[in-house]
Amino acid sequence: MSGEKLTPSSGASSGSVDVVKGINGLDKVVLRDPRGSSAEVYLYGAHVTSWKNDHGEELLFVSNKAIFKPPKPIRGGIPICFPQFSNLGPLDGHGFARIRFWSIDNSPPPLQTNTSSKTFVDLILKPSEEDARVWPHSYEYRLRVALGPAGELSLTSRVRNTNADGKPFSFTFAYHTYFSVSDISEVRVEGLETLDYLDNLQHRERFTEQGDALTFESEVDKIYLSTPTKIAILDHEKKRTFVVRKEGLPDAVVWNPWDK
Ligand SMILES: O=P(O)(O)OC[C@H]1O[C@H](O)[C@H](O)[C@@H](O)[C@@H]1O
Repeated sequence: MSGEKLTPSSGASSGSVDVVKGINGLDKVVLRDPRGSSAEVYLYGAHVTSWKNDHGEELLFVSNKAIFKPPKPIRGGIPICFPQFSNLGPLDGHGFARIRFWSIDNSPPPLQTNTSSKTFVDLILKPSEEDARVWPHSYEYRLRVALGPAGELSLTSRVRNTNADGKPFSFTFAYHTYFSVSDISEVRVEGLETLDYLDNLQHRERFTEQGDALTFESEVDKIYLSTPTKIAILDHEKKRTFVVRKEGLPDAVVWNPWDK
């Protein structure tokens, strides 16, 4: 495998960050923690396509029909929806960030984080002329993808308004994470009970969730409003729990298309 090393990986406790060629020759960054966990991020879309725990088990779902061919979005992993989530605006669904080539930012502004991870990469997206025609704002979007010592994956987004006249802009945004689970009938989501949601399958009508943890019996596509900072996805068959922690992102979408 040929590649570029971004940080020296000397010493047993430090991780490694390498840039290598992925599917169809697209560049990807591979983060590895010495305890065995890893993550992969394609520069195309700043798209995390793999996250493995220290047993080498894949934790993200990527469709076997996923096409790694620009300008198609990659189906699975963690697509970045920016500057528009879904069809909540005039742009194509989920905006353009997931179908743009991002760059590695070797000297990002300092970032205060609550993890001690040294295994990370900073990616940056700036507007292209083509994007400026449909979304006329000047910005710098920085994404840090970090792998923590316990194998935890964290994504931190920073969007800076670089409009010359300081004119504000607004956007909608989501990390559209596809978690890998076993049999969906064995899965429960905790933390969203009793909350209000907009049902995408019913013209975004507003309903209130009942008191029990969520289970799945058919297609689900709901936007939960004002959700807690911690949501858990329990997979009984795999005996595995994903704990999703978030800051600054009030809503949470639960989507299961049922048919792959
Ligand atoms: O097919 P995509 O453009 O990747 O979108 C996939 C899905 O994204 C979100 O979760 C929306 O709520 C769904 O309605 C949509 O189908």
